Amino acid sequence: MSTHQGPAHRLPVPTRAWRRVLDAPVAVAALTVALTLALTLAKAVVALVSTPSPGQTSASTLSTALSTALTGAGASAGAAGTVLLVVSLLVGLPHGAVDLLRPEVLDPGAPSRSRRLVTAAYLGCAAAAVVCWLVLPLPTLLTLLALAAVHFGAADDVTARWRARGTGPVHPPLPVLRVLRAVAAGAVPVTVPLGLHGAAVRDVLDGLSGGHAPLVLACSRLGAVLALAAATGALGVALARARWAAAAETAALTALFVLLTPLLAFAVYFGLWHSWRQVARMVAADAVREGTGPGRALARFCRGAAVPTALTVAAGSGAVAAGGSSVLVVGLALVLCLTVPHSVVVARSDRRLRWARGDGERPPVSPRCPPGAGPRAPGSRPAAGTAAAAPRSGR
Ligand SMILES: CC1=C(/C=C/C(C)=C/C=C/C(C)=C/C=O)C(C)(C)CCC1
Repeated sequence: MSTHQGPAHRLPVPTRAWRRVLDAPVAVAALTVALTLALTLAKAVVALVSTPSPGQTSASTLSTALSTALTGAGASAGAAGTVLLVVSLLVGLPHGAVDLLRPEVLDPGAPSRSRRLVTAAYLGCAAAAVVCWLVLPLPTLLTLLALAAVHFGAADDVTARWRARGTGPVHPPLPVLRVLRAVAAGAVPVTVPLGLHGAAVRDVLDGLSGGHAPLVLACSRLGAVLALAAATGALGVALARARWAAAAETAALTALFVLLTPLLAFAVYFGLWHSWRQVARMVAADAVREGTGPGRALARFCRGAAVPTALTVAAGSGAVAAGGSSVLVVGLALVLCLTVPHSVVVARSDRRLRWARGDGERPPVSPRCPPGAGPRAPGSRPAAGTAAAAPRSGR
């Protein structure tokens, strides 16, 4: 997209604190599922006590109420769900809003002509997607959903590779687990909410596909079968090889999308899983580049993201205030169109990602980097081409 890209960026060896940050989404997803199920159970009990139905046992009434909640629209968290939605948006919006401010996307020293070119290319990509959507809504929607799955899977794969370089037990790489995890991590968030609970958002899908919701639902159901097969495979391999973190991650992600309403599950995932981890990666890379601590890097990131996020929130609130049932349709369509340039810049910067060497890694044989040399201190400049080591483990 540009000839003036920023320098290769480096992620530090993740400390225990960074590993906790990367694992937090798994705990949040598990907690959301547990609390939502508890709420659903409580509602079913209240309904049972207040309106006992003749001829039915308490157990069968309870199981009917629960299975209706879970197999139909999915379990909902009520008012707590609204709070989660707002929090998720506030964490989720900045991760894309800062794309054009990132030094790994555009070198801060690039001439203003290059900056204008990159901005035009970025917005042009999104505009081209909008035009495609207006002309061919169904194929565009299906293509963008597939692109979203690739973007999500690739993002979690980079996170897993970074996390695996941290302190802790050194596992031999497991390519099978890596592939199954990446497929599940990408496909579950897109196909499962639509394939299992798509009827709950049928109107939205009709709006997005130009009236072809049944076809989108059929494709999603097929995708969901493949996604759940990959998730089951990943879980099985992870458990068999005692990769507990990988097992917990796949189980929490799958439970989130299988059990909850599509919008609640997606909001939690988008803000507090996908965006959270991406922001963590950006802040960690900034801390290395600037030679500061993560706290300062985060504060700087928040300052940079404040204006673009505020503008997005203002535009969104304006659209909601203007009313109309199409707000969600237009909002989702815009997010998916912006996914085109967003996933391109993220994929390009991930390709130029350099890892600090982790403990337990075999030292390079190069005379320029003698065996035993530890990871560089945060902020020190990497010698060109010396830091790109292969991932150490498949977790
Ligand atoms: C269509 C649709 C959904 C999927 C949206 C997707 C898949 C959005 C992807 C966003 C991306 C990739 C953002 C990038 O950072 C929901 C919310 C499940 C349910 C309502 C209809």
